[in-house]
Amino acid sequence: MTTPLAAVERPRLILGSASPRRLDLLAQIGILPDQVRQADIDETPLKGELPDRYVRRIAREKAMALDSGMDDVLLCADTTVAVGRRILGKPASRAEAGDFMRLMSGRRHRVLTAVVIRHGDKLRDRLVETTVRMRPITAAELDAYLDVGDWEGKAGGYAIQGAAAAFIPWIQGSFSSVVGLPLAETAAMLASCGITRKEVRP
Ligand SMILES: Cc1cn([C@H]2C[C@H](O)[C@@H](COP(=O)(O)OP(=O)(O)OP(=O)(O)O)O2)c(=O)[nH]c1=O
Repeated sequence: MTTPLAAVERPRLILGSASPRRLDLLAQIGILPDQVRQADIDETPLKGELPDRYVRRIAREKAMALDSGMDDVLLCADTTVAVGRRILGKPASRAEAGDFMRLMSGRRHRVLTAVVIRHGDKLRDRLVETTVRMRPITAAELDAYLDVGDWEGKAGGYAIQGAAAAFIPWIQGSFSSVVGLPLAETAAMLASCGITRKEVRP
């Protein structure tokens, strides 16, 4: 005797992010959120706050700032660049982007992405760290790079998926995490909530 399989309702996925990169990255692994929303929070670091604690706090605050139903899965993330204990957020101006790039030129830095998933009253997070090496950048190269405008809205003032790739000979860790969402880790977290690839709602 065969038992008919009941249709299993998967939870609704809400991406709590205004970042087009995060939406593209999810699409790359075949996951399309049912809804995309933006969490508006103050991303100023606390006095003396270390980068790891900062990025986790901000990702959690994004998740707490958004409403979702008990059955919904809410996904938020935060990406930040750390040079030693210093946090490099999104530069406020071209001049600040230049300062950040000069600081990273010829040395290694860390890119930290915290992923948070809220499912009902459960909140889980995961911190992924990637080390990125930038070769020394000349003043002329920096000027030309800043003209491209890639620095806007990017942690540390650069996009590894854009023109800055010419300055990055080596990374250790997760490329997708540097772009904004560590895909292997995110896929595993979503799968544990019943969300897997190619589940598009009609
Ligand atoms: C280092 C680096 C960052 N980034 C981006 C990823 C993130 O979008 C951004 C860091 O800012 P975030 O505050 O993490 O994200 P966001 O403001 O773009 O979107 P939201 O808060 O709504 O989720 O920098 C790149 O695209 N490439 C890179 O190489």
